[in-house]
Amino acid sequence: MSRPGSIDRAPRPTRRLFTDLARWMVGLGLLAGIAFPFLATLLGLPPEEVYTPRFFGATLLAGLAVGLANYGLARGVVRPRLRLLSGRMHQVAESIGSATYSDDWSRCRPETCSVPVDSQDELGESAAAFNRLVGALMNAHEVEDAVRDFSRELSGQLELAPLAARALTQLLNHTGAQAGAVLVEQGGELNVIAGHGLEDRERLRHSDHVREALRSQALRRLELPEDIVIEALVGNLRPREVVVVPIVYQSVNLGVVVLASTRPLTGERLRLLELFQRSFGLALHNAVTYDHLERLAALDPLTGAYNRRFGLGRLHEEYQRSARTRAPLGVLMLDIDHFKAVNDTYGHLVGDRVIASTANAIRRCLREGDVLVRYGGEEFLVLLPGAGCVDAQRVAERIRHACTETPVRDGEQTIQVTISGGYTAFPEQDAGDEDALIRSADTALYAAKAGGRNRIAAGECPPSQSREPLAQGRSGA
Ligand SMILES: Nc1nc2c(ncn2[C@@H]2O[C@H](COP(=O)(O)OP(=O)(O)OP(=O)(O)O)[C@@H](O)[C@H]2O)c(=O)[nH]1
Repeated sequence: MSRPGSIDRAPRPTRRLFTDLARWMVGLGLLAGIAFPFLATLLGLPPEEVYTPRFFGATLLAGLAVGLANYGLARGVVRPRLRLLSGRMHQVAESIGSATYSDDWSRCRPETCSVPVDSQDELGESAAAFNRLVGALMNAHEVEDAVRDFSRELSGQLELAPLAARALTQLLNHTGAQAGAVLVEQGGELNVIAGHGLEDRERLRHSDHVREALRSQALRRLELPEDIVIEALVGNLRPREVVVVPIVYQSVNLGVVVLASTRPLTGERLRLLELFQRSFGLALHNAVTYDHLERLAALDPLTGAYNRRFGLGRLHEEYQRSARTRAPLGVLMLDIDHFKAVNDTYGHLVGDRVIASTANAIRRCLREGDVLVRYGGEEFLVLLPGAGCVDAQRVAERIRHACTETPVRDGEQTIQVTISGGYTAFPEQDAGDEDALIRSADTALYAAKAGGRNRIAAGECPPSQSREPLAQGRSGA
């Protein structure tokens, strides 16, 4: 185990190389000068000629000269190479520096921003190590860039569906996976918000692997054998690996990303995925919060229907779409009959329950894409995209029946209310704007009230299209 300060005692590669070299070479030269006279006597030279101060002096001088010459040669050969190496390293460092500040890495790729390696000796190995260091630096830069781009791409997006679609595209690009999906938890349910290349993405909602990844909050890798074909999950693709990545923000599960790839993901790509996981967690958290707030702002708390402000916004959008495409748009105005009497008899709380129960009864008669709006106290606006006058009348009648068949209980008592309604539809009613549609349905509603209530009346629908101008209902409440 290393202790504090132990680094000082570790060998230091750059310390006094040439001083040490000079000491060793001169020292060895002198040692050879001292040893030479003894060697000479062993070789047969007469000792009286060898063991003299003159002879010793001469061999010492010769040893010193050889030592200095060796040092000079070593310095002359090694130094220029080292200078060359450090010069190239400086150039590479400058290129990386200017690429960092100009954010233009096009001229500094690993193959160009490197030192040529022509040998496998220690200098070659040093150059190769330097190149590896540069490669690691470039890689770190690429990862940082990818994470920054990913975060930037997501940061401006607060809408859940576009955010999930963008994140999925980026994740597929960066991991090399060919298919995938983003599932998000909404109201205790996992919903598929974005998908690519998957045949039956809804099945993922019930996958054990998805549940397990959420439970453990850990990435799961499923390596699949060559011969397996997940027909229902992935169309023509034969994935070799499926990765399930939980998306978590501050320990709270937000959803999962599922990626399917024909090649197993490399360690680097998985690490990148883990970095993306964090950015996506934050972006998804913001989008889920935004979605939640938007819903709260758009919904009427008593009935769960859209509030008037949001509903009129939707009417504007739907009208614009219909005006553009000439696709029909049905509009209903519905109002509970004699509601004041309900309030007066049973109190406001029971009145509220009647309003909520009526909204539920209406909702059950609608199809996906229809819009239910609480327009006023006990008045509802319903938008029926794709419905002409005949369909609008049919839906209104269905609602009227449903409301009479949905009594509200208050202790022993059963409260049964009826509704009246007016309908119209664009473009059969040649309305110049959406307000004209509302006015027409509203006028029809008042006609229905005036006609005895518990009935549905037509607005400005052409007579040939609507079966009866004033559909007769059952007796009032
Ligand atoms: N309990 C409850 N009552 C409400 C709410 N909003 C409006 N009201 C009441 O609903 C009643 C509506 O009464 P009116 O507009 O006279 O209509 P009505 O009694 O239904 O008569 P017709 O529409 O002509 O059949 C009023 O008494 C309002 O106070 C609400 O959110 N909760």
